[in-house]
Amino acid sequence: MYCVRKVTDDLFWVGANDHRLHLFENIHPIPQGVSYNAYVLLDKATVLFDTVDWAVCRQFLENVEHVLQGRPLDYMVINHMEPDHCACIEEIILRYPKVKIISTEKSFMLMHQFGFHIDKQELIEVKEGDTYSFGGHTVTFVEAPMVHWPEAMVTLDLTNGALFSADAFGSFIGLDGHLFADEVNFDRDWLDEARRYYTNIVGKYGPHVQLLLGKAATVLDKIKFICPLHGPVWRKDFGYILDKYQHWSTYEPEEKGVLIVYASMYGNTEAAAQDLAARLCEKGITNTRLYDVSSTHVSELISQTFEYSHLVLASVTYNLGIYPVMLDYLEDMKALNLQKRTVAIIENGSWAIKSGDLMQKFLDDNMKDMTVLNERVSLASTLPDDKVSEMEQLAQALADSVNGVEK
Ligand SMILES: Cc1cc2nc3c(=O)[nH]c(=O)nc-3n(C[C@H](O)[C@H](O)[C@H](O)COP(=O)(O)O)c2cc1C
Repeated sequence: MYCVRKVTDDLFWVGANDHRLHLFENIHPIPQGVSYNAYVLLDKATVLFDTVDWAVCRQFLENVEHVLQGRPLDYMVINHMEPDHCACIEEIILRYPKVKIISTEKSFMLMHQFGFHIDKQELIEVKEGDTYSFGGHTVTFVEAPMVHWPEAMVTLDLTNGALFSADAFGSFIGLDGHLFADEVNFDRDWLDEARRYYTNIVGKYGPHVQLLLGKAATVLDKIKFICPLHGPVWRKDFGYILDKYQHWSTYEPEEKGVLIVYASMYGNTEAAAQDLAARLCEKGITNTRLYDVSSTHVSELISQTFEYSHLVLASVTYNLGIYPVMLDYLEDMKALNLQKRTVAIIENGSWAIKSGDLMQKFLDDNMKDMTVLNERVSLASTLPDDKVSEMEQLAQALADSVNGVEK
């Protein structure tokens, strides 16, 4: 049975939702599912913008067939060649053998690499600024390298203002009947998952996203719909989501607040983290979050690290090193290019306390514009009464920094 939504009179969402996939990219948990979006334009010619993941291929094919109402499919525009969006290219070719494929040079190269049989099709290679008319609608193509693969482009329909934005402006969570961002409470129910999607999937490529945002800014008045490959379509409040993208892609925090992440085996470092959290609240810094690195998925920690201005790393020493799960988190931060945060360190150990120096070195050696506060707290096994003044100094330094108090 088909399940489609209208974007405009002649543009249809033909995507599908996946609630069975446990791990996106086989790494990020998606407890609320994900949508794979594709769109069909009914012009003088018929046009499909991208396909979907193999898991939802059948639903997608039924949707396309329904929207076409017996018409042939003339064109398939592939904005992004990642398999979660293009797995069904060959299924489309089988059903619509005359379909012409429009994409970038790199994208065609990847289609061959992935073993897709496209050589019998007419392949139309496009590059930045090219335009193409499907009858009433003229589209222009904008290269978007590394958002989030090198071959990516976005397509702007100059006639109806639909921007097919590939992975940009995407989000986790199944659409489940909704199509537009204004049909859900995005800020309450979707923002955290949109951030978790962006920061973990595209986060590394902030400068490339900035380039694309720069290009979008020059045609902003022409954009009426943002149609991403995951998550809802935007038709209003562009400023809201653009502001989020501006923060995320420049690594500027969205919020002044403190994220406390601790690594603890027997509970003493955890107790110190709790002690600090309470002291911060006593000082009026209530925008705080506290997580156990061992029981929080790193994609969630990354997302919140992009969100908050201040970060506390509290770790035990483990075989003369940083606790392995904490080290994984740090490595992820590095890989995703996170920068511009103020960090406080709490270390713990029982005979050779190393984790503080090692975390500081990691930040100094690998990450940009990270300010580490001098007020480190070093614990030997527990937080004893005579360390309370050091915790208090650390809390005060953090509070002053959050409040922008000059020293
Ligand atoms: C496998 C293992 C390796 C450890 N390696 C070190 C170490 O190299 N140096 C050290 O000072 N303590 C080491 N410790 C001890 C813990 O870091 C220390 O007891 C710490 O205070 C525990 O804090 P917690 O109560 O928050 O777990 C190790 C503990 C374990 C289980």
